[in-house]
Amino acid sequence: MQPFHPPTPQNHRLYTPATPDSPSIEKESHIGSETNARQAREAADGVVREYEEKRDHLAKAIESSVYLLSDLKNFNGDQWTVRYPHLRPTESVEPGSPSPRPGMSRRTLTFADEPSHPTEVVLSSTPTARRAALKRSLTLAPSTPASSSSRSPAASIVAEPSRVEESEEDFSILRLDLNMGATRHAKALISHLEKSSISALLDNRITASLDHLTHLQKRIYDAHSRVLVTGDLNAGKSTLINALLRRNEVMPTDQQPLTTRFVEVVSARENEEKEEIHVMDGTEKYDPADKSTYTAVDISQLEELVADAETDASSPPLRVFLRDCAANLNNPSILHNGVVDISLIDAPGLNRDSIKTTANFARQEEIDVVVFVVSAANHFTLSAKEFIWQAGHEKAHLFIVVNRFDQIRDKARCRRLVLEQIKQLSPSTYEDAADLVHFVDSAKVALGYGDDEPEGDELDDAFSHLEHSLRSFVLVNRSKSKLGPAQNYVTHLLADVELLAAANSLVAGKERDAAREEIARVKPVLEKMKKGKEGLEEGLVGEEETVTEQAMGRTKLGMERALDRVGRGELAAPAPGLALPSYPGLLGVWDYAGEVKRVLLASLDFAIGLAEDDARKLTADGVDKVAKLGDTHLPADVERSNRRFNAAAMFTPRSTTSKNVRRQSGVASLGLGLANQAHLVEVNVSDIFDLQHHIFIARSSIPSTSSSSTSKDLIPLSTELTGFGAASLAIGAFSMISGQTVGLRTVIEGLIHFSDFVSNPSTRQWIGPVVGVVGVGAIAYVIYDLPRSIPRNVGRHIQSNLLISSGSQADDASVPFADAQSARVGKEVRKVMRLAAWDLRERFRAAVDARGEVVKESEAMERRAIKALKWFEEVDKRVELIREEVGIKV
Ligand SMILES: Nc1nc2c(ncn2[C@@H]2O[C@H](COP(=O)(O)OP(=O)(O)OP(=O)(O)O)[C@@H](O)[C@H]2O)c(=O)[nH]1
Repeated sequence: MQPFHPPTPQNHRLYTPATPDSPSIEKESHIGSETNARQAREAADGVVREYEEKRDHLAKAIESSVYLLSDLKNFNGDQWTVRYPHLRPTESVEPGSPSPRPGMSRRTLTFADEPSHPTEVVLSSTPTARRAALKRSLTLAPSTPASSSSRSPAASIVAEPSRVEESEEDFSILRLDLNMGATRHAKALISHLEKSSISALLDNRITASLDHLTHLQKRIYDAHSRVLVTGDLNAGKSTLINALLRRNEVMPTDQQPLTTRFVEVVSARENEEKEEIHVMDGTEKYDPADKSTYTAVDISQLEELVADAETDASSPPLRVFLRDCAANLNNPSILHNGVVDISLIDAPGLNRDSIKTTANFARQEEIDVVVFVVSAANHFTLSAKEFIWQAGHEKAHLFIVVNRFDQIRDKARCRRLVLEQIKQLSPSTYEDAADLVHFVDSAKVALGYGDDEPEGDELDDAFSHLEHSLRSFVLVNRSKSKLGPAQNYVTHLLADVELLAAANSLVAGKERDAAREEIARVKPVLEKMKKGKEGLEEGLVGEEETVTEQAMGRTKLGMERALDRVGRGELAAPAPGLALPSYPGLLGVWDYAGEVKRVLLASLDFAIGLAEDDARKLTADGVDKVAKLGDTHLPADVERSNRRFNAAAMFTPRSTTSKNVRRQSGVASLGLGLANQAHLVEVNVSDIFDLQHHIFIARSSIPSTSSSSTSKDLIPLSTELTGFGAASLAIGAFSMISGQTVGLRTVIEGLIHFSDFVSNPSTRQWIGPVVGVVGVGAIAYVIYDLPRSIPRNVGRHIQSNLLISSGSQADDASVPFADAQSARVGKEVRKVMRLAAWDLRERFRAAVDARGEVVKESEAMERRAIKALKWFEEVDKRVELIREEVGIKV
């Protein structure tokens, strides 16, 4: 579609500068030139076409702008938080920094939510449109290291606020001002807001702009145009309106001043083709659809109402609905012509009283054209001059009708004099005098088109020229008053959207690059961690198993050796300060046995403590290895465990916390406290003389029929001192001696022979004393050997007890002591190893999760930024298309 260009002097005669001395003025200024009328009609048709074309293009541009803004509104918040940029001149350009090309300038870009993070950019604005800031784009400025580091940007804003001025790079339509009055203060306030709050504010501005666009759309299609006809008293204003309406004496006319109030003539089409007058009393807002807001009066009463002496210029205007008449192709109705519906407003003649009211009336936005009627005979009165001078400031061009020209004899002189006055009063009107100043005989046209007269031939060419010029003038003025502001609004809106898109594109580009950098940094680490996860798991499990098994094995071996030594009546391990007591003599044998037992058990406790210390060392090594696994598998930036392995805390009863109990190690931390367990410490007779053991030894020396004796069979249970036990003391002692001296087998055999021998009567005489001597000897020997046999007995009993039980009353007695200790130590070691592994696993998992999250977020950010970049690129294209539509050349 071809862009619309405003009418130019080349394609239209309207507003062709012409001076009174020019031939054209000479030619056009007399009445009755048919060529003039035709040319004016053609020009008027051209203006209509161009107006319609421009209006339609503008309507499309507004529609596209509505879509663009709606999309921006949806995009803001839904998919991207639109940032609000602020550009200000770069305060100091470093020497050596590249000087931008013409139309490009270095700027400092900040965002309202981040005023202290400036970015140096190059703003390029199209040179021809720079003043209107029609087209703007931003690119990152080539970096000048010195400039970015040597200056504190925040300080520049705070310390020199006066330098932050409104300039061409500011927003005009989408500006956030918070209704705070001074814009600079508003900016300072905005900078304290969150990104999302600013985005919400922007959203509100967009909504307001959308409303305004809808309003503009309606406005440019509003076909109503109001023409105010004013002038001196009795100048022929009402007569001119009648002539324009082709109605004779519709508007009351008189030789003397008549019109006292404003009368607006509107097409009856707007009142269901009914000719009537709406009279308002000024108390309510007039609404033609609401009969309560006016009084409908018959058209015949118009003169009475117009001439009512009770009313004046300040009375509410009368609204007169008139049917179109006598319209033909050459002269369409002035009120309704398909493009614009004109209402003509007849004003009271100007005088001292009415001049101010009329000037105010003319100032109204809806008044597209002011037609000033002047009597050719009187020229411009003082009131007229004052009004034209004032109106000339409001409306650059005036439409001037010099009436009653028919009554002037020296028309050329009159014309020259009038034009000279216009030149003084309104130079711009004078410049377009050929189209804006008309010398006519309205009375003739008005009367000539009375009801009983034919139309056509009598139409005065000058008046026809006036009509066409007036219609064109109305359209051109509408173009200025209605299309112009709309175009201006869209132009600035597009510039704002473009700046917003450009700044946000920079943000999106930065975010995309930052996201990519983050992904490139974190993703390989994450992949490596994922790959290493299995290795770490294997390492942790293996380490746990190895250390636990090692600790268990070593504990078991250590305990078995300790038990062996105890079984032989020796200390389980050489413990400092621990030794078997010295033998106190026969009388203290019982206490001796008890003391031996305690010492042996204490030495066992010590051995357990040694095993635990050993396990602690193994565990500490294991924990170190786990930490090394962590170093291998965890990225360097992951914080290492600050959990310190406290070896002393191992094997500490759960109920005793570190606060309550001083942690112990080594000798002091005697594992189970065997020496304190009553059932182990208790002394038995068998600890002093172990008859059963001797019987066992004796029995084991006899070939047994049962080869499947179990350890339980072999190991005697501790027995109480019984009568039989006491009786067998001597035999036991004997067998012990013989068992140790000559061997049990020999003793038994000896006993057998001995019984044979006793059955011999000759031997019965000396056997008694012999046996007695031997018995006494044996007993003496037993007593003599007690210091050595008691530790052996006690140790053996402890050993045999612990070979089948854990040593603790609370534990399952069927678990051998060494196994129980090994299991206990293993359990503790495993617990510590598991804790260390769990800690590392958790760290590893958290590190994987955190990196996974970073990658996920960065990828999402990258996608979002790419999408935003594309979206803003698309915005640029759309802005360009709308610009073409609206006919903005950049
Ligand atoms: N010959 C001639 N008489 C005219 C012309 N225009 C107006 N008149 C006459 O001038 C007299 C006044 O005309 P009006 O139209 O009433 O003037 P007006 O400006 O409306 O008067 P007020 O509004 O009352 O100030 C009438 O008798 C008209 O017939 C004209 O162009 N030629």
